[in-house]
Amino acid sequence: MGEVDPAFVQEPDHRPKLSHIEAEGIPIIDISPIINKTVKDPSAIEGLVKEIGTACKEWGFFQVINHGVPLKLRQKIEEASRKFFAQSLEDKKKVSRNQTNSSGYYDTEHTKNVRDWKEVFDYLVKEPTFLPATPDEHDHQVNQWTNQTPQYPPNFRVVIEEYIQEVEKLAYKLLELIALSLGLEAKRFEEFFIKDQTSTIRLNHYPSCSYPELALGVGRHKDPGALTILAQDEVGGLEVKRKADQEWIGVKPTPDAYIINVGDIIQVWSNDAYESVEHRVVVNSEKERFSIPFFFFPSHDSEIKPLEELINEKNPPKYRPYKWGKFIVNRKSSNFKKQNVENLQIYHYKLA
Ligand SMILES: O=C(O)CCC(=O)C(=O)O
Ligand SMILES: [Fe+2]
Repeated sequence: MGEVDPAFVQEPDHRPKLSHIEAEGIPIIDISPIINKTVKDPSAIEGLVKEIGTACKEWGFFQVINHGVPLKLRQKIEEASRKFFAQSLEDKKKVSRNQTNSSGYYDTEHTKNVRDWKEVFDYLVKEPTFLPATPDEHDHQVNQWTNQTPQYPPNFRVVIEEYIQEVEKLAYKLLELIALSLGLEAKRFEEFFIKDQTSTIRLNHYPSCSYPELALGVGRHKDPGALTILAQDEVGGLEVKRKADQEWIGVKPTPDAYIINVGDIIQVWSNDAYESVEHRVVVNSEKERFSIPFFFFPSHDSEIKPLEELINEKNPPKYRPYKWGKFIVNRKSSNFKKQNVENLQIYHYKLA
């Protein structure tokens, strides 16, 4: 990756500012009151629920500390990720993701039709995972997917499974807090995930880049799922579009914190009360960076639409329903190659 390859070059408007702002903005929330306990009296966590609601409204992003995921497990998966990516391209390609297997290694992802400066390894949280065979809404065939497991490092599968177990618990806790903050029952969202969630965990490696003013690790985008739970390393590079003034703000790495963002599904469920916020990743010429997002996705047959409890005459539904499985399969097929049109977005389901 020496000379400037035009495939990676962002349009002038979307190039990063290298003097990036790292504001203290994104709230850091201590969620210890709900970790390893069943909350019997909701008034005991009223303050926490308020904080979550405010962060979702004002930023669409927050960080959590005292989240219950053991640091040891995070360190182990980070180490496994470094070892995996340190292999030769030839070895990594032995577990390549391809048109018929959505898990595995991949280094040619495009975001908004510009190639990302990164390589990834995708792993399904549930095995098997059920997804529609095609984006075509008249095609009812459903396929079963399983994971590819790299031979190196040798403990890869055990380490990733242990980590998934703990992050999944955190994901359910966060859903409860978000439901409560919207005035819903704590378990309101659970039914969409308990049976056949389609979540994935991704290992991201952003190599150092000799033209960080032109390329991005991940171009600006919104996450399509319900929630993303991200572990970023100490290098930094994630930028979030601040709702207040549309400036790109760097998310300063906080040791052992997770960065949480609300995805498109929560935007639709909440009928736009909580918006899925644009973010991107800047790269730098000195340091490589690693990150591990957990994308919390519902079952493929979930119908996504504004929740009945949150709509009324004054606040009519802003979206027509869509099937999650069809949406994500459509998205995945378009991430595969450079296209001339924008890929599927929730605003395509927006009611006038
Ligand atoms: O690596 C990061 O910090 C964020 C990655 C991201 O936004 C994504 O993969 O959707
Ligand atoms: Fe993202």
